[in-house]
Amino acid sequence: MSEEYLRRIGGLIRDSRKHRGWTQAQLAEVLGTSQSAINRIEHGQQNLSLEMLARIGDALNSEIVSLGTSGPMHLRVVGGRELSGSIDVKTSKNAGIALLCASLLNKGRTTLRKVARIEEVNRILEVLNSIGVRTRWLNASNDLEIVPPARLDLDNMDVEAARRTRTILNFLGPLMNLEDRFKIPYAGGCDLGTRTVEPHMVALRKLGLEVKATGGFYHAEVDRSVKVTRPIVLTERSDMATENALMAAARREGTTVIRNASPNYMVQDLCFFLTKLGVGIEGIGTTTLTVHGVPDIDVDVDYAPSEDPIEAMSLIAAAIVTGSQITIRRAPIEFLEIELAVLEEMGLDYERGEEYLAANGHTRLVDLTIRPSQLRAPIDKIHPMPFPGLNIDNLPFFAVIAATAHGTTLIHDWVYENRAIHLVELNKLGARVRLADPHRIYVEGPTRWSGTEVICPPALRPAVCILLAMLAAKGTSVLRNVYVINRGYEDLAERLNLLGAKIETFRDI
Ligand SMILES: CC(=O)N[C@H]1[C@@H](OP(=O)(O)OP(=O)(O)OC[C@H]2O[C@@H](n3ccc(=O)[nH]c3=O)[C@H](O)[C@@H]2O)O[C@H](CO)[C@@H](O)[C@@H]1O
Ligand SMILES: C=C(OP(=O)(O)O)C(=O)O
Repeated sequence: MSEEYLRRIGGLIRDSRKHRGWTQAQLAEVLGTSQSAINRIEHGQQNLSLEMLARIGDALNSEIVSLGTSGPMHLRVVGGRELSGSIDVKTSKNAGIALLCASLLNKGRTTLRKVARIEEVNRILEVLNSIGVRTRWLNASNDLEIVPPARLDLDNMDVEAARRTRTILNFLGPLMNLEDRFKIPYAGGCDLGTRTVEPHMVALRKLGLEVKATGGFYHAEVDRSVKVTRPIVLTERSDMATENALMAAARREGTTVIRNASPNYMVQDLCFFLTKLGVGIEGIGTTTLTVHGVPDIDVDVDYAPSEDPIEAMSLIAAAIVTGSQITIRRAPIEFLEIELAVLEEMGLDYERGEEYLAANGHTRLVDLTIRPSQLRAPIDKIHPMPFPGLNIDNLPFFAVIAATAHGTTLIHDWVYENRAIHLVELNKLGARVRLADPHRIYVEGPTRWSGTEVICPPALRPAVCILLAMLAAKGTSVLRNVYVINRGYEDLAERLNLLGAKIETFRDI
């Protein structure tokens, strides 16, 4: 290996170790070597065998180098450029994956229109394919066809793909209609702190599901004699737990009432889809859902999920942070109204076009034109609420926006234990974000952004915030390992480039 390669690989190992928060001595201990050897490796002064490289990768849980195009993807951003033009919001990750899970309820052919072609969807497709479901992208518009087999081959499940998502939890609801006994692996996903699965269990237990969590799997057993005599009350207004309860009730004879249900966008899309499958649902968009199940569903169904409010918010933030005028087309306004009201109070100048309907026939869309504005910090703290409220996933964007505003903004993320923490990474680009406690940050603006190199934090939205700050930062920045962004956004870099950004994609070695 040439000295240059050794030096580059050493740098990648050092970045990855620091990202894990380990000292050289800790890594050395795991590898059974000395701290001085690790020091030499990181400085490119030690020849490395492929075996050692693989062991380091395993220890750090990170692919240090790989051949071909499958290595970690990085972005090189030349910032400080004004953006302009129009961009369409794509359909949502969270509805897309809920609908993929719900397609398991249908013996017929499900066609989903314009599904976001993102890594989260890819993982779920891998899982579906591994259990015998045939899936096919139909065209360049990302229409997707799903045809289940007569019987699922659950023993063959691609556990590795399943473990990389949290969505695998949403197999519980559909599968309990199909099998008496099955297992799914523990869920993965972003590192946002502990995310309980109890709200799912609270709901599904009432519908006859018993789950034992051992050895990395949820072992599920279904008692079909369980009668639902009272409304099912969710202990948290969880989006995915509501989806699971809906999918479990969808093929159950009789009526199931779900209270404290989430009325959020992805749940609404799921309800509209289930209605197309023949399931009766009253109360869509409210916190009480009454489901009239149908024991057998065998229809060829065609459904177009709605646009992603979180992607729309990301693009609003892109315009604000770069001081640009951009038109964001197809923004689902019902799920952005509070965000826009807060931004208006902060001084945002924007224009909202006439409403029109999404292809699902229900969701109201608008075109939003964001204009360069002098923002000031809001008087009150910014905090999320379950819908209708400021969306939990939109909250991180207020950190990067607050960093451009004059004054100090308090952002209170009471929801996730570990998400606000990742926003402190913005300081590497010149922001002044102070962590008051794991849930609260103070952001002092305005910021003179400056380009640098950052490894993506293991959380989708904070990672996108860093990318947006890089767009604003003069000079060249590097954002490493952007799988986490690709998990939720389709071709984000290329689409921002169409607005005038300069982002280049590259991979290791
Ligand atoms: C695939 C998908 O759709 N993911 C979304 C879904 O995840 P998901 O439905 O899995 O969200 P959770 O149920 O894990 O809820 C998120 C967090 O909010 C807390 N919580 C939630 C509701 C509540 O009434 N009280 C409460 O404390 C939970 O304890 C948890 O820490 O909803 C989250 C909250 O909108 C979003 O961030 C995720 O993008
Ligand atoms: C937290 C998120 O998603 P997930 O539930 O897939 O982790 C998100 O979309 O920001």
